[in-house]
Amino acid sequence: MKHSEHEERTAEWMRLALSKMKQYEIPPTPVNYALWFEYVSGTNLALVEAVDSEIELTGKITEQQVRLLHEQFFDDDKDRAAMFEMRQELARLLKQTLNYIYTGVTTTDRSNSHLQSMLTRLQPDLNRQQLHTLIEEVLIETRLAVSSGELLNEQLNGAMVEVAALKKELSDSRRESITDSLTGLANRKHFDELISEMIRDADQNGIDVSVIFCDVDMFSVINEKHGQLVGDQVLRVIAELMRKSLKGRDLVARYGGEEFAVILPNTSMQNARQLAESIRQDIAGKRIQRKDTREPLGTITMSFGVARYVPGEGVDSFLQRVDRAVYLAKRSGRNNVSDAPPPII
Ligand SMILES: Nc1nc2c(ncn2[C@@H]2O[C@H](COP(=O)(O)OP(=O)(O)OP(=O)(O)O)[C@@H](O)[C@H]2O)c(=O)[nH]1
Repeated sequence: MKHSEHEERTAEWMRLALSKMKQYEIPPTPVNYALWFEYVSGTNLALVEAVDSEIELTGKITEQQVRLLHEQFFDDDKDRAAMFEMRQELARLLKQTLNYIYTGVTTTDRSNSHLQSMLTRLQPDLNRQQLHTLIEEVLIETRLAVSSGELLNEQLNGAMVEVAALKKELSDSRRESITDSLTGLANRKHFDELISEMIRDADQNGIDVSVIFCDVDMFSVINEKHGQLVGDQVLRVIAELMRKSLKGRDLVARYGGEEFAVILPNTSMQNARQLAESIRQDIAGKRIQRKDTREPLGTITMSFGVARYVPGEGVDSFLQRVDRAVYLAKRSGRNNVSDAPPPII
């Protein structure tokens, strides 16, 4: 494509993105704009489908939904950018350390070749785990050299502190990328990663894995009556109640807007059902009130679906069954727990 054609097309996408935002009354913030630009450019089919299905359902799309879609589709980019910066920073520190070696701060060839090899391993496709391992190695190497008296320079101690800070930054950014910012629970990405891992285990070793999905009943009414901020507050209270009901290796995640998901390793269907029932009762029995006016919000209830993984069925079938169970719970009057139908294998 010629440069001018490319520019024209980009300009057209910009116009279209703004017109879509106007149509759905979405404020033109950078986050909203980024999402609509990607949508009209049609380069991300999954995003196009997600936006279209929201609109198809209700004829509109809210800023809240746009924000959630942005989190879902753009968080990985943020993650990649953070990883890129950290790689650059580690490369800078490694080069600086090597420089001290060349300028005679140390005489050791061992450190030299070790650090050189680390520098060559600092490739762009390094994943988070590999980067973490590399940082660990740099730390050990520098510590060793310093403690054995090979490196006496204060600046090298400084470099070590910087590498340690980088290590912390890496784990902070990992934590941030798998945490839901509203509730502090695990986010959908974390859930997806862990369930795939658990299912691999279940297929190989036959261990029990059960999952609970639950969805707040008539949540749109709470939002309409009290506003989004109160709705957010309700989601936080629910998240806290769910967090308290679980233990050990269980994982509770915010799966979508007003939907939560729980992974229960080594848990039978019967125990998972009992747990869902006890969370259901906890939430229905809680008297939630507005923080600002103390006005009671009435009873908040949730509908639950429960399933146990059947080895060999695969993750998609499993999660569809749990989703289906939530649908059945809603259909049979809400505020109850439904078992998932068996898989079709
Ligand atoms: N406050 C707030 N609302 C949200 C959030 N995410 C999704 N929602 C809202 O949750 C509501 C979900 O509504 P529906 O899917 O129609 O379902 P419902 O009203 O809960 O009814 P049932 O599921 O049929 O019981 C919509 O109004 C969304 O805008 C969020 O993060 N905060």
